[in-house]
Amino acid sequence: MSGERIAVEARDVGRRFGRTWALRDCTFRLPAQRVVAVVGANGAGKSTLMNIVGGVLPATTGSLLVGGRETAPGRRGDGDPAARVALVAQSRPLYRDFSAADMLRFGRHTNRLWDDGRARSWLARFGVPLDRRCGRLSAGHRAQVSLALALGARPAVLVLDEPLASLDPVARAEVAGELLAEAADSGMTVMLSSHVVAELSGVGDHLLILSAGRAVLSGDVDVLLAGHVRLTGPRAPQPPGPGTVVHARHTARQSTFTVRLPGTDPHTPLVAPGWATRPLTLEELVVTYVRAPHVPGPHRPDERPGAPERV
Ligand SMILES: Nc1ncnc2c1ncn2[C@@H]1O[C@H](COP(=O)(O)OP(=O)(O)OP(=O)(O)O)[C@@H](O)[C@H]1O
Repeated sequence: MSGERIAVEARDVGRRFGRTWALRDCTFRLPAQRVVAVVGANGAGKSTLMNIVGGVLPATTGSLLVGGRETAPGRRGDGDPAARVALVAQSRPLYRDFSAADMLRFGRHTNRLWDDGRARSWLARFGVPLDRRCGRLSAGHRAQVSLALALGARPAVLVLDEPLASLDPVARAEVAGELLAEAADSGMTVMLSSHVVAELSGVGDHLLILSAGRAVLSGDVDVLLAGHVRLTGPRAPQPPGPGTVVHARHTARQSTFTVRLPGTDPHTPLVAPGWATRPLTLEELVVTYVRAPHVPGPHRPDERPGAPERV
């Protein structure tokens, strides 16, 4: 990730609610101009992280930087374009008696920087009627109004907590495509969370996996996929080649290892007699890490250029 502009950086971020640590020791860097899928099981800490990045919840420990500036509740980075954040929270508060057009007017009045054309074209793109009261819109259209409001605020980082849940599969794919295009065109970084792995197919180009409040993996999707293999062969305590075992499964005669590859060329095929090697699908990669809260072995971001970043 060296040389790339960093949009969001977490340094040992933790958040405690009473005795529960919702997030613990989270350290990661997210490059700018990406759509980052933040994935984790229920209760993994996604909403907590999104709210800290969105500046509505303080961290208990560590620091969270957006555009190089530390976030804090009430500070939305208005003065610094690189630190401007817009959050669409899970609850997505909208005034029920306001029409979508009223909500855009509200957005214009409450944001020092406001791009009305961007917000309106988003609503037009998804066929949201401007004159209907929000209380009478479908859940999917209400989600689109929240997205349009957030986009109109011209954020450098757009934080979307479970934005796809209320959308049908067609709208979900369209929203994902539009967000990728918005990120590419405007330089904006999008963080979107989900606990549904199937939702993620083709959605993000960068992945951040949370497990039990910890960030267990972060990196560009293609690099992460190229950096892992699944090996199947005769029952053995260890795989036949180098790498960090992320997951192992054994039957009486067979062993299957999911391995994070070391070295400079993740594409080098492993040739071992009796062993079959294949790449992981995105779903397999996510499921493996979501279920593996304590993946063994340090994997430093600077081990090799473009390496998957162990966080
Ligand atoms: N306000 C709160 N008070 C007490 N505990 C909380 C609070 N918010 C979150 N938690 C706890 O922190 C942990 C992480 O919650 P969080 O909502 O961040 O997870 P999540 O990954 O977003 O889950 P989900 O996918 O179910 O929305 C959970 O154990 C949750 O019970």
